[in-house]
This record gives sequence, C-alpha cells and structure tokens, in this order.
Amino acid sequence: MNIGIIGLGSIGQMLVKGFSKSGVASPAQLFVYNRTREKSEQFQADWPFTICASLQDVSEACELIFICTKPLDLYPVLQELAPQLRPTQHIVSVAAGISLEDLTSVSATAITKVIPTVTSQILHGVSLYACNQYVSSEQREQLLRLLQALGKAEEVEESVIETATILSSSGPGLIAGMMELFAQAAHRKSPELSVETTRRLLVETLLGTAMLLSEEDLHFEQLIEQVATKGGITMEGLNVMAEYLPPCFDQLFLMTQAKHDSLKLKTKVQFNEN
Ligand SMILES: NC(=O)c1ccc[n+]([C@@H]2O[C@H](COP(=O)([O-])OP(=O)(O)OC[C@H]3O[C@@H](n4cnc5c(N)ncnc54)[C@H](OP(=O)(O)O)[C@@H]3O)[C@@H](O)[C@H]2O)c1
Ligand code: PRO
Repeated sequence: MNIGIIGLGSIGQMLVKGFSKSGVASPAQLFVYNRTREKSEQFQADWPFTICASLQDVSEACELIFICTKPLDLYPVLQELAPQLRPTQHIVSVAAGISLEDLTSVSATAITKVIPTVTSQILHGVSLYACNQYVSSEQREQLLRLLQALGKAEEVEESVIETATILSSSGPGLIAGMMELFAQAAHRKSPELSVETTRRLLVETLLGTAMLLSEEDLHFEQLIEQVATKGGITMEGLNVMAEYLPPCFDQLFLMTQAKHDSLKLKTKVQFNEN
C-alpha cells in the first residue's frame, strides 16, 4: 500500500524515518508533498521517497494519507483533497486539537486522528489514535501495523486524547525541559560541574531509568523504593518534589488544556465558516 505524507516538518520527517527504519514501508511506497519543495529534496537525500508536486499527486498515488501540517494549515489541505477522495482511501490527521467530528464534516470518509511522538523516529514511544465511523476494520488494521512499527499504538477516546497527548506526545519535550532545569540547578550548586557534564549524567540516567522500568516491568513506586534508602538522601529530594511539583503539574495541565481549547476554537471557525 502506498503511503502519502503531506507536510514534512518534525512529524512528517519522523514518519518517513520511522517507516523506513522499521522496514514497514519501502521507499517506493512513500509519497511526500511539502509546501516548500526544497525541504523535501534535502531530506530525500538521506531518506528516499517520491516527491509529489501537488496534493492531487499524493491523492492519486496513495490509499493512506497522513496530513502533517500545523493545525491551522490543515483545513485548506483537507478541503482540496475531499472532492477527489476515493471510497477506499483513508485520511490520517496528526493535528492536535482538531476533532474527528470537524474533520468528518469536510469529508464523510475514513478519517483517523493520530497523535504521534517524535521519539518514534527511533521506533519507541506511543502513538495515540481514534477512528471515525467510516474506517473499516481492514483500514484500521493496516494503520495499526504502521503505528506499531513506530513503537506502541494506543486507541483512546477523544474525550481523553488531549490529556494523554501531554504525556505521550508533549512528553519528550516536557521531560527534556525538566531535565534542563535539573541540570542547571546542579550546575548552580556546584559550578565546577559544567552544564554539559550535568546534562550528560542526566541523559545516561534517563536512559537507564527508562530501560530498568521497562525491562523489569517496575512501577514508579517500586523503583523509588529501590533507590531511596530509608532515612537516606534521595527521600529528602522526593519530599521536596512531593511538596512543590503537584501544583506545578496541575498548572501545566490547566495551561496546555487552555491552549488545546483555544486551538480548537480557531480551527472550528475555519471548519464551520466553510
Ligand atoms: N511535533 C510534535 O511532536 C507533534 C506531536 C503530535 C502532533 N503534532 C501535530 O503534527 C502537526 C505538524 O507539527 P510539526 O511539529 O511537524 O510542524 P512543522 O515542523 O511546522 O511542520 C509543518 C509542515 O507542514 C508543511 N505545510 C504547511 N502547509 C502545507 C501545505 N498546504 N501543503 C503541504 N505542506 C504544508 C510545512 O511546510 P514548509 O516547509 O513550507 O514550512 C512544514 O514542513 C501539527 O498539526 C501538530 O499538532 C506534532
Ligand atoms: N507537539 C504538538 C504541540 O506542541 C502537539 C503535541 C506535541 O502543539
């Protein structure tokens, strides 16, 4: 099956890399259209695929089409594709904050919302997905096979997809942001430890922590018990986090939900106006 990718930014590139690295799709099966053609040409040098000259070219060549533009750039793409879609085609939107209902209002065809993650470029991480009523079981299985090649795939209700997005998709950026603050605090305390060193220590620690949790199938609490010696040092750090971090995370969910909501309002205007 040929796979179309519209928009070759972070997520479009991740999909090309992930599908190619995993071998789930051959270069001959990948068709890419990006607004700025040079970006496709540069990327194609390392990750081969066919460059399409238009949305129509993608639509003619592909049964499954991922739209990977930013949310506010999605509507015009879907609107142009809709009249030429064949009944067997399956559209995937990766846009955060655009509902299946709005997407389906433009085209009453098979559409799935996928929230991918940049970590899938190394075939790890979780893709969230929710399908509309027109997606057949065969189309769902084909998509699932691709998503599972990128790591794990988890079907979620749309009502919780935005909260889950913060964990699985914003997660890599948020974790990197937390680690940077952690690294800088260590450097402030001991300036003779360079920030580069504190970052390096944390990257190896992150890797070891994730692998240990996964390989030993540990809950966070079980790992904490292994690390925090009773009456020892780590417990002091955990106590500080228990005091200060819950309001920080509550605020984080509040603000990211507010952003999701404002994005939904803006995109809804596009969908309803037309
Ligand atoms: N980044 C993430 O971790 C992440 C995770 C989950 C979901 N998402 C969703 O993924 C989508 C893309 O995010 P991103 O971070 O990959 O954005 P991005 O890096 O800004 O990439 C967007 C790409 O879309 C292209 N584009 C815009 N309009 C187009 C059109 N009409 N036809 C073809 N290509 C077009 C842009 O081309 P130019 O080269 O001309 O700018 C650009 O390469 C968003 O909807 C976002 O909500 C992102
Ligand atoms: N990246 C996208 C954003 O920040 C969606 C989740 C992860 O908007």
